[in-house]
Amino acid sequence: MTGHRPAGAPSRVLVVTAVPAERDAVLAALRPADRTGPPALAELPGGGVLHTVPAGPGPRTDVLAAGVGPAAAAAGTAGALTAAALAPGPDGTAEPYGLVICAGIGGGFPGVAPPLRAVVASRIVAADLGAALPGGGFAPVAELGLGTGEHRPPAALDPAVAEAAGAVHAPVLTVSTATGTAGRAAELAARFEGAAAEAMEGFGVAEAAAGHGVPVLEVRTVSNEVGPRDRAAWRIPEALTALTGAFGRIRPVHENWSTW
Ligand SMILES: O=C(O)c1cccc(C(=O)CC[C@H]2O[C@@H](n3cnc4c(=O)[nH]cnc43)[C@H](O)[C@@H]2O)c1
Repeated sequence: MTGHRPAGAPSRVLVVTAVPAERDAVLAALRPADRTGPPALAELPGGGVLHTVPAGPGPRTDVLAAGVGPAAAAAGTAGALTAAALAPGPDGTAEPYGLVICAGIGGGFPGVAPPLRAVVASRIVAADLGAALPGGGFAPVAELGLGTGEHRPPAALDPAVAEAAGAVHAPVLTVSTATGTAGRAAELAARFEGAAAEAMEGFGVAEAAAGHGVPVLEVRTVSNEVGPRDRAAWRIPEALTALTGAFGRIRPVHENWSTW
């Protein structure tokens, strides 16, 4: 249902998280206050379960907990995008996604994104995709001529989403190994100047979205500092609550964003 939304606004949105707790934090923001029923569930052909909020005035939004790390994120996202492009909906025609959002908690770089702050990615960067060089340097995959190491959200969308969320708007790094030392944190901060956060799925989600020609966003709330590993200090419940709040604030922006 499009309601009063502008022509060209996405009629279907896919949100991809790593774990079910993050998925449920997003769903909490999407469910109208007067709807207490559970989301509809749909199994994807390659595994994974889409949670769809009951129809409201906005676009149909499906939320998928695809697993931890860029590979699981890419596989889950690609599966959902392919299923939507091929499978007929209730009216017999396929209803492809118009926007993909990677969402979850993440590590914040000290001095840029403190715990519980929201971060909206200006660039989604594969921080460890490339080659280590003798002497300690790093050649990103693009410099090696082997593809791209970053994706950019649509220029007209991510600044507005960041403003709505009161978020830091800066690059978000995707890593396969969460940072656990001060040395690695300093290395990443120096290599990717201005980076606000690191997490483990954004680039995988973005690669799959790019393969389908669908725009992508990444939205994180900070559960911990990027630095020496101290799992006991992670503020996961508060970061999940902050994720629900941030999602509620960005929803009117991304749902009404028009590509026309
Ligand atoms: O244990 C729980 O209850 C729980 C609930 C929600 C999420 C988790 C996670 O462990 C999420 C893992 C997810 O979080 C991202 N993340 C968070 N902090 C960092 C970090 O410092 N470096 C890299 N990634 C981080 C990441 O995307 C993980 O997939 C547990």
